[in-house]
Amino acid sequence: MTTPTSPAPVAPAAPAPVLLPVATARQTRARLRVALGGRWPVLWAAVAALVVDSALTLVGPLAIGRITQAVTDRRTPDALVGPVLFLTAAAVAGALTGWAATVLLARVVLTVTGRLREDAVAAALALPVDAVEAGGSGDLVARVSGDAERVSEAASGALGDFGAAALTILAALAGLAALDWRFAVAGLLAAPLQAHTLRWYLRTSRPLYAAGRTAEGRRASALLGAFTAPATLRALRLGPGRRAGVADASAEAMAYEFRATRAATRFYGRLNIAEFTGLAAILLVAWALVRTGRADVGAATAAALFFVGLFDPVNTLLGTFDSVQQAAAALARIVGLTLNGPVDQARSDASPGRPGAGIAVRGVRHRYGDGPDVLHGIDLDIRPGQRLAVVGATGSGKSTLATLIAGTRPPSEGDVTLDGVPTGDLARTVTDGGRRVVLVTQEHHLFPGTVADNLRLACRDASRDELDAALAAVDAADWTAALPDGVDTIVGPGGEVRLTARQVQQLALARVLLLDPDVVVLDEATAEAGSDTAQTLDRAALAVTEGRTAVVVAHRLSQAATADLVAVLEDGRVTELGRPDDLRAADGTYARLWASWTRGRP
Ligand SMILES: Nc1ncnc2c1ncn2[C@@H]1O[C@H](COP(=O)(O)OP(=O)(O)OP(=O)(O)O)[C@@H](O)[C@H]1O
Repeated sequence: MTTPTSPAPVAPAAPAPVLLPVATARQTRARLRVALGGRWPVLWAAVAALVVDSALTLVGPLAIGRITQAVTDRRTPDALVGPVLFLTAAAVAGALTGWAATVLLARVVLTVTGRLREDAVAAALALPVDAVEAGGSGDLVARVSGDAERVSEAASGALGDFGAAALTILAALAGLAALDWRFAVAGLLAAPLQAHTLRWYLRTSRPLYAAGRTAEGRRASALLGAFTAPATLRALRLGPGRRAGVADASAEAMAYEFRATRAATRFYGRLNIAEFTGLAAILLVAWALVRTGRADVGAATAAALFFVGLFDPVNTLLGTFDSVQQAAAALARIVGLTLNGPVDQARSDASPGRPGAGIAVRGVRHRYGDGPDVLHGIDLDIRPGQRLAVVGATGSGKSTLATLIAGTRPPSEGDVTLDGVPTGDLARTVTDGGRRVVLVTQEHHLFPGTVADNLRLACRDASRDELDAALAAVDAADWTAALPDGVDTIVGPGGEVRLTARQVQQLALARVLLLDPDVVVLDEATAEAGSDTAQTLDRAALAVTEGRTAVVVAHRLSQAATADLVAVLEDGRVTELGRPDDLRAADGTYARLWASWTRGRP
């Protein structure tokens, strides 16, 4: 008897993410050329070594052919000395050229994959938050880990094998033709079959691999989504929905893997038929030529050995298409990241640093996804060195405006510029441009390591004095000095000391001082108004904004009182803009907010 059970409520699976862009073949090639940089001479040297190495593979069959002929002719053992010495010299030379090709190729490959990986990580870190939100962080992780790994592996293994195999095939065909053109023609009988098989395979497997990699990205996104906020998922019984989402994404990825494996099996089966056809043709031609005295047994032996020697390289060549294709698909996805990634350094160099750092917000509207506008046409000018406080009720759009000004999220419409350069471009600039505008939110993260390590993330070369000065400026000198090992105390995850939220926030602010940006956007509110913590953090925030252009989302009105300018945001619109004293004196929203804020406060 089956017991009826009440089904758990099934929540809808997470919506399918819009994946990050994938580069076209032309964009990928252009990126590879850039990554090769000054490595062309090394690459050509590696190719030359491979060519010599491949030519030397002809020596074996030729020498064995000569030995077979000498035995057939019943010559004295002295006749074997020449071919044997030849064979030995070729083996030594082949080992040397093979070694040189491997070393040279490794140098190029390591440089290029290293550069691509650095670019991918820099681009990933610089991606606008909405691109990551829309694409799902799983896709991003899959690209900078799995895809990057696939490219490295193929580059350091399959690519060299592929090149060596192609050259060996060319050398063997040339060797066959040199023995007798009819051998080459017989051997080439296998080529139409191989070409047809390869064309069929490429047509079948290329889209399979591309779609398979995309499906893997979706699976990674679904997995990450399933682990996000587990407490909420459990409390609201949303687990089954997420599980179903993961199962669907996994089934899709697995279906592609099965189809790819089936295609590979059929591919190798057809190649065996091609090999049989070619070898049978060579043996028939050899028989006919030897019978009619147009070739001797030695040449026939060498021809058959040349052809048999082709099996491996042909299989390697066609087989490594697998890895090379997969790597190409992975590479296109990595390069795709950089399409949205760091911008041309020249553009940020065009803009001077302080003191001209003024922000212009023009006609800015914003909506999340397909949702309604949450900002409705904002225009603001923040002059160099000015401090603007943004106040407003919960949900009025303050944090959204802060991310748009900082450039971590592009506005749906309108522009935000710093000295004429879109702040989004500055945020994506790989080097110092990215430091011109810094956003401090309430999401602070302590990285594994010491207090000093956490600070030096902002400025790797900061001296101990500079660290101390930054800590003192945010009121953190006393407690850091009191830690068991001072700033050398390990505080990150698993560290010896647990820091309070206020202390973590102080470290984040000290990091901003070390970064020394032109513009600071502060959107942090983890302290209750009026508390000691709030006062400490207000002082620290003031120190960080000192002498810079600053936008402060004033979660506590005490943060607005010290600003040069206050913007009141209501339902995504700036309804008041002016000096705090003037707005307080006027009979508007800010005056009302201020009155209720100060009520009951000393
Ligand atoms: N990632 C997001 N996706 C969809 N809607 C969002 C997102 N972030 C904010 N919103 C919506 O945009 C509107 C403005 O939110 P925002 O966080 O900018 O307001 P806020 O004034 O900073 O609020 P708070 O003071 O509570 O932080 C709100 O309606 C909010 O629900």
